[in-house]
Amino acid sequence: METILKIENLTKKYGKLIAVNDVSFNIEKGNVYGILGPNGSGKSTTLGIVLNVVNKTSGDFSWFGGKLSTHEALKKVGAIIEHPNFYPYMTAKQNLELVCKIKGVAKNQVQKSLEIVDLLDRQDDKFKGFSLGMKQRLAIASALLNEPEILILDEPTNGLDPQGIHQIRGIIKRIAANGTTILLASHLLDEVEKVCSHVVVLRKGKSLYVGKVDEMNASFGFVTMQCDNMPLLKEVLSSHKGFGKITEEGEYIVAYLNEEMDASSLNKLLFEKGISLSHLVKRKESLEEQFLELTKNTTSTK
Ligand SMILES: Nc1ncnc2c1ncn2[C@@H]1O[C@H](COP(=O)(O)OP(=O)(O)OP(=O)(O)O)[C@@H](O)[C@H]1O
Repeated sequence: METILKIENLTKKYGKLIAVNDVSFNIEKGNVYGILGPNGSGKSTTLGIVLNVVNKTSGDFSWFGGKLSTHEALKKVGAIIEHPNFYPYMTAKQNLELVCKIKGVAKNQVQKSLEIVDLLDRQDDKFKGFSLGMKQRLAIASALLNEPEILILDEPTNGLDPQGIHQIRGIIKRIAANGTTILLASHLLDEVEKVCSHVVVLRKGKSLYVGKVDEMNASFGFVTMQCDNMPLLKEVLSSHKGFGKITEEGEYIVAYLNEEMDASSLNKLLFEKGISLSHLVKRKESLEEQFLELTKNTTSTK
């Protein structure tokens, strides 16, 4: 598998504030990556560093196996990290032709790019009349003009209505299906779940999870229990290797499983230890619960 971007122990400090704290991950060709985290978790700063618009404090990153200078490598990258600016009185087509001129790209890319973002039929309309969603789609078209190997988007659906969000997500999937690698930053779990194959979860600049979106949900679940001898129950659970974290929630004990175990085997096991349960519910955390658990206690530093 070809590595597009390698990030190693990347750190960015703004005075005392550590915006990005020892973050490492790789971007492999053909995947869709989401950097997921609440406001102020360091998503934009991470993107800014790899795009050479923010200076890193320490750590390293290399594009395309380090064979090219960052300047050369970034010619193979398409990115939208801030609000795109186009000329309001020029049409979509004229705006993109201008970008082609600036980037030194053949004008025939304009039609191709507009088609990908479903704006071909609006190419002769002025930018000033575009909806927010259309403006964002035009920005994506502009980032695609040089046929980049990787497309980087910072909060691509921010501020859009549900229809606009749906369109942008569909377009991202289409671009990915054509083989372009994608890296997007989002604070929306739902977005990452719907669009991405891989995720880097950030909280206060630290990466909490790096891996496949599917595998983030691969926990064994947890069990909520109650009996008339709670201290004994706690003791038995704590000494069993099948359980990890054990917490008390009101009148219940919640035990997180480290291995597969069904409710009836657990009931039998506890009964043999002299525990008769009056309540037993086994559940798996949703991805949302796991994300909230990973990122809880987060207060925005912005
Ligand atoms: N130029 C700067 N000077 C000082 N602090 C900064 C600067 N840029 C970002 N920060 C701080 O660094 C931290 C990370 O910010 P960053 O914008 O990377 O987070 P984010 O996850 O992208 O959040 P958001 O989605 O709200 O933009 C925040 O605490 C922010 O206030």
